[in-house]
Amino acid sequence: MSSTPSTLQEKIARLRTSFIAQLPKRLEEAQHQLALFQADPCMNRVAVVELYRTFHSLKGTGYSFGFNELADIAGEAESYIQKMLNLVDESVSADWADQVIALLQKLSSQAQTLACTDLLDDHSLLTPSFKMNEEQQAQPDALIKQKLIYICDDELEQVSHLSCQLRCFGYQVEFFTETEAFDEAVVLKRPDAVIMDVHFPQGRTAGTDALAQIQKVTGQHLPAIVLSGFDNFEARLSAVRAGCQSYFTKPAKPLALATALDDITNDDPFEPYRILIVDDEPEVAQYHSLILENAGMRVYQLSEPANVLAALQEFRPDLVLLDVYMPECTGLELSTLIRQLPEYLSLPIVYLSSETDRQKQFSAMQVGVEGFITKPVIPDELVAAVALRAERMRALRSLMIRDSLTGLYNHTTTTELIEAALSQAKRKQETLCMVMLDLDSFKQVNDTYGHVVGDQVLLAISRILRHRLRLNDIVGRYGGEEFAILLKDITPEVAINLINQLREDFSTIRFSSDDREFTCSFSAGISSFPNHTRAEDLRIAADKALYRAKDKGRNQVVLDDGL
Ligand SMILES: Nc1nc2c(ncn2[C@@H]2O[C@H](COP(=O)(O)OP(=O)(O)OP(=O)(O)O)[C@@H](O)[C@H]2O)c(=O)[nH]1
Repeated sequence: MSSTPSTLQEKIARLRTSFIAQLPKRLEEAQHQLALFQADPCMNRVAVVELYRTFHSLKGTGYSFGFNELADIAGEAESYIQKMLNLVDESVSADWADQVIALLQKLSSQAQTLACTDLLDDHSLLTPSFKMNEEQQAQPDALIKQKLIYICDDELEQVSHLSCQLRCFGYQVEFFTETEAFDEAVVLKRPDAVIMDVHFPQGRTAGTDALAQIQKVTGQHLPAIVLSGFDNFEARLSAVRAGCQSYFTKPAKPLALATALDDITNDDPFEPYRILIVDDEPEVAQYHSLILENAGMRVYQLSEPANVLAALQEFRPDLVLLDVYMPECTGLELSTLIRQLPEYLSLPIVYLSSETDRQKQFSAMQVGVEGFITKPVIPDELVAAVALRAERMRALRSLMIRDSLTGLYNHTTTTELIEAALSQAKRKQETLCMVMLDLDSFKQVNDTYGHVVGDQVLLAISRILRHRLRLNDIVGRYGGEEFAILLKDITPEVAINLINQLREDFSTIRFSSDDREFTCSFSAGISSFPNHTRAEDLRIAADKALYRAKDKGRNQVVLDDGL
């Protein structure tokens, strides 16, 4: 057996083959339904409804898989049955059944022809051209990789001070006082970004010139920021020509530089869009799923509408793609049911159906559905339509779950996530620690330097917490200057060392307001599971420990004594 992973083309070919292989059985069932109906039209009316569904589904799937002739015949049969269903029983003519039998025969011969076709060689079906780049695809739950920053500046004291401050923000920093050493380092190991001075002893724009040169030699763009003692046209133009994204004049605030570095190193890992497909036709669901997965999305397929609530809760989709006609319940009913739950009011629901009747599409959308994508889909259009709506959902959800100043989880979300993490720790029998962290004498910072400067301090501590802890730890802004953190799979001893390290680093960051500089500190209390088994008890214990830290003089971390 070949171990080479299948290409998208091969996977789609397999789905199409599987659909064709099932055709004889489905046509046999259709014949049976027709015979039942003919035997007793009054008693077996349900058989004709089934027959309608069979033709409708053959039409939709047929078009989806590019079997247009087969889909045309199924569509013709579907409209025959539709007309029949609209008539009163007496007016059913014998001729009607003959027409349907003839169409069934045509379908059978189509099925035979298709069974002999080499689908791997058949390129009649469009495949998507759109593919997300690797950075946009899933990142594992792990430590955020520390970004490597090179600073090149000939003022040793300034540059070493800046390096220390940026390290506190979670960057790995190396600095160079000469452009030659910088050049060599870039060739040996490419940094994630560069902070470059402009003026060096060998020339007024020697720094930016070196940067431009190294990019030319390596043929690669280096994300870069200029930090210069000069603010003139020549220096700024040289920075633009060297491809620098921002220009700071000295002395620059470390937080401002860290924020600019975040921007140019595209710090936030991209979490793939999560799409739930509800379709009773597994091959069609699988086909759409392949298209979306190929574009970097994560897809969950559901063929039983009855499981939709569990799937919504477990999978937390950014968007639901819903088939309109399903035997158990219609897409219309299902979307109404979903919309009746307050937590899913804003969840985008999009119908995916072969229904082309505008009136029917319109009434299907009356229940607050976002859109209607008609089968057969054009792969790139499906990806674009889904990505656009999922992105909007993400933005909306982010507003709902994150604190607007710091970007950390807000109070409600933090509490919910902690509850969930605790349940998970119990299941996996892992330890975890909860940290309550509070800035020291923060009122004084606000009173002395103003609220805007106070906000900068809040931003700095938030940034440190986000970048120095693991991706799967939970960091939330619990109140004004209070933060709640949940550290997973960690012992209290390791947690206290970790938070103490952050505390020491944070207390060395120099903030400035006008010409005045100041530092700030925090106190923290830590509690742990399994010492405490309920989320509320964990929080109370961490809070008590925090108050003990404040009582003992602030700027320290205290472990809950379990009392
Ligand atoms: N700048 C700014 N300040 C805030 C924000 N939210 C809360 N604060 C301030 O945080 C300060 C909290 O003060 P206190 O509760 O007295 O605590 P503290 O001065 O930090 O003293 P200790 O906690 O005992 O060390 C108040 O001045 C609030 O106005 C915010 O979003 N931005």
